[in-house]
Amino acid sequence: MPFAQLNDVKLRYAVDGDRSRPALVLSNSLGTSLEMWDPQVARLSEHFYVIRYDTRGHGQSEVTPGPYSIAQLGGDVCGLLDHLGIGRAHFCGVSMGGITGMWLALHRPSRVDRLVLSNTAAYIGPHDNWTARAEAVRRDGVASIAPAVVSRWLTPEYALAHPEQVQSLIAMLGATPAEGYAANCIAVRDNDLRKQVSGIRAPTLVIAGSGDLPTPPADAQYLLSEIAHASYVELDAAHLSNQQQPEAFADTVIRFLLAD
Ligand SMILES: O=C(O)CCC(=O)CC(=O)O
Repeated sequence: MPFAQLNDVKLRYAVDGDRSRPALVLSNSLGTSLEMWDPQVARLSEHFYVIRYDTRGHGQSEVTPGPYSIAQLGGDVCGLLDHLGIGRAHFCGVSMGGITGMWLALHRPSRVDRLVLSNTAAYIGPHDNWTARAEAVRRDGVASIAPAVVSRWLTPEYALAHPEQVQSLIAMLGATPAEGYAANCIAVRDNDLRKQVSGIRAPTLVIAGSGDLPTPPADAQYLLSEIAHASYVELDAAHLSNQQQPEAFADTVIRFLLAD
C-alpha cells in the first residue's frame, strides 16, 4: 500500500474505485487501522473514489512524538487530500474518525462535501479515563487492554456468535503502537466540540449503535439536535457499527451520499 509523506508525518493510505467518481475519505476509530473498512470498501467503491488511511500513530502510519490533537489529525486529512490532488471530499469517520470529521467540517469546510459521523460524540469523557488508558498502554502495551476494549465494539450476543471477528479485532487493536495509541487517547481526551458543532454546515448523517456504550445514542442525538442539516440512523450494533452491521452500514452511507 502507498504512503504519503506529509509535512511532519508519513501516512499509509489506500485508494479504491474510479478516480473520476466523487471522493470519499474513511477515517478509522481509535486502535484500528484502515482495514477496519474492509467490510465496506467493495460496495462503497462502486460509487466513490474511496480513500482510506491509517490515522497518525496507527497501523503502519508513522508514530510521531505525541501527544496529538484533533486539529493535527484534521490537518493530516487535508495534507493527504493535497497529496492526492483532491480539493473536496465526502468524509465518513467512526468514533475518533468522526471527531476528526467534525473538526474538518468546522475548520476546513471547503474540504468537506457531505459528512457521516458514526458512533461518535462531540465530547467523549471522562477526562481521567483517557489519561489512565494512555498510561496503561505505555506501561503494559495495547494488547493488555485489547479484550476489554473490543468487548465494547460488538454487542455481547454478536461477539459470542462471531469469535473469529472478535479475535481479528483484538489482533488489529493489539498491533497498534503503544505510543501512537497513547498519543491519540490524549487527542480524544482534550477534544470538546459540544459548543461548536452547531457551526457545522455540511449535510450530515449521524449513525448511532443502539448498544454503543462509549458513545451512546444520546451523544448521536445531541449531534442531530445541534447540526442544522443532519439526519439520524440507529443500527442494532455496539461501538463499531460498521463491523457489526457491515451491509446496513454501507447501504445507509451510500443512500445518504447519493441522495439529491
Ligand atoms: O473508538 C474511538 O475512536 C474512541 C472511543 C473508544 O476508544 C471507545 C472504547 O472502545 O472504549
